[in-house]
Amino acid sequence: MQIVEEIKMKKKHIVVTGSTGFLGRHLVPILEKQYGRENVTALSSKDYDLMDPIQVKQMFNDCPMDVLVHLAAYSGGIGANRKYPADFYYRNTLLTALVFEEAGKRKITKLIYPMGGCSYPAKAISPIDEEQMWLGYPQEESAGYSAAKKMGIVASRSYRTQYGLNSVVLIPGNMYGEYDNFRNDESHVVPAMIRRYFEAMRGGAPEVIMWGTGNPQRDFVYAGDVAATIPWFIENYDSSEPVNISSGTTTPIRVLAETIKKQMNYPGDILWDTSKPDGQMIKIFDVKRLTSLGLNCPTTLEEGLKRTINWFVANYDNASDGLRI
Ligand SMILES: NC(=O)C1=CN([C@@H]2O[C@H](COP(=O)(O)OP(=O)(O)OC[C@H]3O[C@@H](n4cnc5c(N)ncnc54)[C@H](OP(=O)(O)O)[C@@H]3O)[C@@H](O)[C@H]2O)C=CC1
Ligand SMILES: C[C@H]1O[C@H](OP(=O)(O)OP(=O)(O)OC[C@H]2O[C@@H](n3cnc4c(=O)[nH]c(N)nc43)[C@H](O)[C@@H]2O)[C@@H](O)[C@@H](O)C1=O
Repeated sequence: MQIVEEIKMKKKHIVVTGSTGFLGRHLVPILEKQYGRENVTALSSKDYDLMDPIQVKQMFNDCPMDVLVHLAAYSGGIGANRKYPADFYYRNTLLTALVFEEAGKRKITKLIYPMGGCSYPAKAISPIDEEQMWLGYPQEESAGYSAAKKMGIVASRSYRTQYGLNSVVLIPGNMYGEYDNFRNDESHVVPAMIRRYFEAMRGGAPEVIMWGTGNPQRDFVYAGDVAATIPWFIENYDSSEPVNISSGTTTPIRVLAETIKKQMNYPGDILWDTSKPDGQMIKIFDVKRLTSLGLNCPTTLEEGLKRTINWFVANYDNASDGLRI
């Protein structure tokens, strides 16, 4: 039985778009280990610009595939989302629509598509289960991104009905980990805080300024845990019903700031700039569907932060290992 399983897994050819990004860098080694390097094709925007329908067709022509893991997206923190909502809407709409359209026509075996937890309604009640998805408009600051990504659910259902495309929509929580984007104008909160403490210590700054009130609560999930669930979905899940992929834990932003400060041994003070947006006040995910499938995201925030900080510090001076800074 085990041999049959292994052969079944090795037979698949998997293409990963967005493989040079944050989640992609966690996922590709897992897939290569599980399916064999020769069976995984890892792509970036340098290979194909997937906002261009001709290049999308070209990718499918050039890359024979059973499974497409479509990670390519335009992603960023609350600051970037607030500043460039039209770009987030436009790019992610194209990156979603064009790939589903072509995948549907090519009849691949499976398409895996991650969406954002911010696609839930702003008024969703935490812990947010998958049934709350359509109960309202997403949080205003990131609605361009969130609504565009949310169309992945509509696409998944539509292309399943009309073309028989077997696609799966996964909803990671607030991901953090090695390979994240640490650029000041693009980053999410974890990389932003790590970088701020590090540079404050280097420059001898007596205080750091964080965004908002510190009162929002988030459900942080280690990106390596999210990536580790994907082979299971490739093998076992054949539904357009989305699944939350998160830790299900609650961390106030103020606690996050204190935790990272302690781990980095920053001796100064934390100030809060309340002119910056808080975003959704409470965004915690219900993970009952995930656990009912036998899956979980077990890395503790302490452990995940330790790995992330170590990677950042090791690569800061030379912007090595692809550190985006
Ligand atoms: N980060 C998070 O907290 C969350 C992310 N997600 C989703 O997870 C997925 C992965 O996100 P993440 O890894 O953070 O994203 P990143 O921003 O780290 O990486 C984006 C990837 O997409 C590629 N890409 C961007 N534009 C194009 C394009 N026009 N054509 C082809 N490739 C393109 C980039 O290629 P290149 O390197 O060449 O630029 C890069 O490989 C996305 O679908 C995102 O929406 C969901 C929930 C939370
Ligand atoms: C994953 C998700 O990410 C975004 O939504 P978000 O959950 O608000 O994530 P965030 O990491 O940007 O912020 C989390 C909290 O942290 C606070 N905060 C403090 N100081 C900094 C700071 O320096 N940078 C940032 N970015 N936030 C900070 C910030 O004020 C907020 O209260 C969306 O773009 C959405 O589109 C999406 O995809």
